[in-house]
Amino acid sequence: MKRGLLIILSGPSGVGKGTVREQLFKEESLNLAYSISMTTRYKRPGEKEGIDYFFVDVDTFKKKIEQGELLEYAQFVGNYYGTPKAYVDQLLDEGKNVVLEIEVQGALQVMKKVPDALTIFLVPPSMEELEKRIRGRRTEAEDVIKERLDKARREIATKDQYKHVVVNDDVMRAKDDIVKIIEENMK
Ligand SMILES: Nc1ncnc2c1ncn2[C@@H]1O[C@H](COP(=O)(O)OP(=O)(O)OP(=O)(O)O)[C@@H](O)[C@H]1O
Ligand SMILES: Nc1nc2c(ncn2[C@@H]2O[C@H](COP(=O)(O)O)[C@@H](O)[C@H]2O)c(=O)[nH]1
Repeated sequence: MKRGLLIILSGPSGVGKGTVREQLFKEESLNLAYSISMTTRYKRPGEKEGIDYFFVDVDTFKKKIEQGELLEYAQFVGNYYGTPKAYVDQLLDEGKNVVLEIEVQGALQVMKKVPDALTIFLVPPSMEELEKRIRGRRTEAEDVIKERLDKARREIATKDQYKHVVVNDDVMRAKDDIVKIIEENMK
């Protein structure tokens, strides 16, 4: 069986990665699977263990790093986030096109390990709109919002290291752009 594509969907916090991904996963012909990350972040209302993330404490996360169980990991605004490797390998072996929705430091690690990964960076139409989206989500405290916006400026500066940059001005248009990119790489 042909091994699946490894797809990195990256971009600053609040740009709309999760929202666009939800639409992307309705496209059955893309044969997508989502890599569920591990994090030490608190669980937001409505988030589910093993669906949105595997929520663990810092000691457990550090053990996973030591045991080499993570394909990549990063510290992001006070919490650890990482991609469990075995599950991604299993899905790729099954021929699935696997989506990693991750921040920039982790994306750069995967680019080094898997140079043929399909890398997509989502940008907001403006910093003002990004701020509006992060605030509108009402999931973070003011100090965390400020840190995430600060980080966003530095993350957007790395966008040219990705193979594709997509503007998320409109969710369905951004989704359509990504569908075309994936279809082109599935040929
Ligand atoms: N094109 C868009 N136009 C207007 N609002 C949008 C658009 N895309 C996403 N949003 C809104 O922006 C907010 C942030 O979106 P989302 O949670 O998907 O971002 P994210 O990049 O996954 O964030 P994080 O990386 O922090 O998880 C949500 O309230 C979402 O509804
Ligand atoms: N390097 C990694 N980054 C990840 C992973 N899973 C999610 N993320 C990114 O972290 C930030 C913050 O996420 P939030 O859910 O707290 O808003 C965001 O950019 C995510 O895409 C991962 O496994 N590795």
